[in-house]
Amino acid sequence: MALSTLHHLRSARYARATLARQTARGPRPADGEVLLSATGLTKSYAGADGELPVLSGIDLTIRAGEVVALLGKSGSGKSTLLRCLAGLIPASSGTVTYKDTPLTGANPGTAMVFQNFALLPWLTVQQNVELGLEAKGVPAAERADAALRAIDLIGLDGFESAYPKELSGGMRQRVGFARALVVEPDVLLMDEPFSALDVLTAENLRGELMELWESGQFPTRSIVLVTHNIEEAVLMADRIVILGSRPYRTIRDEFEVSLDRPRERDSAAFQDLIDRVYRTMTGRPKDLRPTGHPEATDGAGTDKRTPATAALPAASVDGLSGLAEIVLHRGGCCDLADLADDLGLDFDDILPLVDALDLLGFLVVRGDDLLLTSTGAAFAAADVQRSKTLFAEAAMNAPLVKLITSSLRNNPAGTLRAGFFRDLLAHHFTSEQVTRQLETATDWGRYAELYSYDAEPQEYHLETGPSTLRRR
Ligand SMILES: Nc1ncnc2c1ncn2[C@@H]1O[C@H](COP(=O)(O)OP(=O)(O)OP(=O)(O)O)[C@@H](O)[C@H]1O
Repeated sequence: MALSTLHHLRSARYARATLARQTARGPRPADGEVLLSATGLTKSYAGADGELPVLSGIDLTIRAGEVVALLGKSGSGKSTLLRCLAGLIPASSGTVTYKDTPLTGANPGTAMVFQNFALLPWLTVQQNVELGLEAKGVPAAERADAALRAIDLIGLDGFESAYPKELSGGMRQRVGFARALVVEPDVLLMDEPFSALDVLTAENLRGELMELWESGQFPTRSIVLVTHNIEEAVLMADRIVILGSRPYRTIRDEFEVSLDRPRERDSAAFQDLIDRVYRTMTGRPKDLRPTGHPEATDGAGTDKRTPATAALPAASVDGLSGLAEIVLHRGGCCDLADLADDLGLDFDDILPLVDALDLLGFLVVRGDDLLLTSTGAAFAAADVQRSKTLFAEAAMNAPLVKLITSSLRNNPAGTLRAGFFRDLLAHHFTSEQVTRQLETATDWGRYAELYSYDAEPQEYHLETGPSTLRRR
């Protein structure tokens, strides 16, 4: 069993044990004290074409005891608002206060968890966690004590001296949480903290986090979460604040979420709230019939994922087809742990394949169960030609494949250098990750006959899709 799998199980046990101790102390009191407040907040960035207004007239209050989700479409200014609350960037006008004191720099009452972990690779887990305390001038012995407590709380005990590169994505994000929690900030600010993780890890971490929060022992008094995922917001928040996109760069609406925790995704009340939030964001009712791929959208019915937010998992077409066939053989549904055991594989070996099937809309993950969608079942049972057709349609759910295909379609020559995509991805990923993702995108696009690739000039060429698609 891989180290991270062992750890995963161990930390889940730890979290449950911790939780049992903590729940006995009773639920978190909601004292309602105003911790953060933004008044008439406006923010513009200087651009080549002049000022780019991003936020205008934002009035927002964050109180002790609440989890607030800032929800909005890509570019609506969620991260900008979070950074203003953290005092990392100044407002253009208006004020942000922490406990009634206007900010003049970094907010002393907040700590941030970032989407891409933002760990220092040359420091160990413990050294990374101690960073925040070091900046505050806390003496070494005290720092070490506090760091070990935070590491324990977040289920990373035993990994104090590991380096980030030795950890899985989920564990790296645990370090991100420990580093923020160690300073015991009044308000924990989280900027899409789960979106760089695979589906199962994200679900597990969300669950553990909310259990700790509910237990009353979470060392912060409030949480502000930036997300573009309606389901995540309804799952976690007490209050959902919806930011409008252009031209209304202000708060469009707010929703109180009074559902009991842990929240049941399948309950009518949960789905009803998703529907209402969706309508507010888009002005359209959401089709609540199963789409076969709930994670394929931001919960708003439109695919908001980009190559930057939905990295291609390292899964070959052969590998993901094989997994789909195995799940189909088991009746279209199976337990992930049982499957790994039966195949003599680690979770870590299977997860990229699970992620790939999920990204393609061939499979959904519910708790520990894998469920093939109807398209996934058709794909698993299809002959080669039909499977290519289904794959070509599904592959357009993968943002990088879609980007390559649409870029080629928009180029009259139907040809583009790989370097073009490499440069686009390099803003968000390491060169190793970029190479791996382009290899996967090449494999998928070739199989789908969406494009071909010449390794020598490193060029993609537009293809017209499988013959069955062409005949339509
Ligand atoms: N430092 C910056 N300089 C110039 N423009 C910026 C800067 N940071 C963000 N922007 C622009 O401000 C707008 C809002 O960005 P922001 O990241 O706050 O939105 P968001 O809602 O968090 O989006 P996403 O969900 O895609 O992360 C975007 O148009 C973005 O390009």
